Amino acid sequence: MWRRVTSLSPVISTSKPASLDQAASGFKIWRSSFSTETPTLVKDGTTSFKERNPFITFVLGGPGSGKGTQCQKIVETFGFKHLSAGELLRREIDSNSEHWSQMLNTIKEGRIVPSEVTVRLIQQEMESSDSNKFLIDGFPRTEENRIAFEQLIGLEPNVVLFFDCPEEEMVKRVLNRNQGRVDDNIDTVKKRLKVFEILNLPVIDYYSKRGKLRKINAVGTEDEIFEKVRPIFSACDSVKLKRYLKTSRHLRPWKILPILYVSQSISVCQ
Ligand SMILES: Nc1ncnc2c1ncn2[C@@H]1O[C@H](COP(=O)(O)OP(=O)(O)OP(=O)(O)O)[C@@H](O)[C@H]1O
Ligand SMILES: O=c1ccn([C@@H]2O[C@H](COP(=O)(O)O)[C@@H](O)[C@H]2O)c(=O)[nH]1
Ligand SMILES: [Mg+2]
Repeated sequence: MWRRVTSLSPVISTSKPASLDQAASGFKIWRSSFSTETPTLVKDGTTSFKERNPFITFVLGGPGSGKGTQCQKIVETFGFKHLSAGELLRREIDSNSEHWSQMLNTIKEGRIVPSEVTVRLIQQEMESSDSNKFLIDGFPRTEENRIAFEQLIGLEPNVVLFFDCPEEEMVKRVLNRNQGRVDDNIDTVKKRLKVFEILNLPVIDYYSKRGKLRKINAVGTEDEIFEKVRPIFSACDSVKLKRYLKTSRHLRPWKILPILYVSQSISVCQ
């Protein structure tokens, strides 16, 4: 399939241990050297992944804000491919991949796995998928993650969802989740909330300034929240359809008009 022409920096160097940087809050963050070199991807086939012009949605929000739950509903209704970054990392740990114990410790501590690791996992999933519409859940967690994605994949998200939920509610949901996750305990949740505030909010702010953020009040039932999500994707569908209308010679307006009418302004999502 794909051949990488320039290699990335080692995923997690064993000779050069990942360092623990001190964040502004005094919170320790696992960092590894991140290559800023833009790799060139060459496909031994016809079109590159970038040329597929995929529709990319980042799904952000604090721990337990309901990202995974809403992603499932989006998949059922709009047929996206759901990629949960946390799930991909947990899968790596379960398969005893090379750095599984470092990843496990990082997750237990609520810290962030180096960008190369996560971006590479996401990239593999996207490139091997038949779908061209992706929900990337729980990523990017940091500005470094965001830049790594842009540089390595060469694409930016079309839309960024942010599930805005009060801390008290997030803690309650995580502690009631009951899925056996090593980070679903009060100590780790407190750390994750801190990491969210310090490292993830700047990413959210970045996309807000670029007009890509769709902020959703995540309080309410799962269905109530999905009713705020739905118009965003109806609108996205309409944008794609409008693009299609411009380019397609085989117009069947009576087939697409009803969908266009359903589309609503994204500003009603709050
Ligand atoms: N609107 C809601 N009201 C009450 N409980 C909810 C709601 N949405 C999700 N939950 C429950 O809260 C828990 C956390 O939800 P979910 O796993 O979707 O959150 P998440 O944002 O993906 O969290 P994490 O970042 O930790 O993976 C789950 O047990 C889920 O069933
Ligand atoms: O991009 C990412 C995503 C996740 N992590 C680590 O995994 C846990 C769990 O993630 P969820 O999205 O809540 O399932 C998270 O707290 C991080 O420790 C990561 O490092 N990078
Ligand atoms: Mg989740």
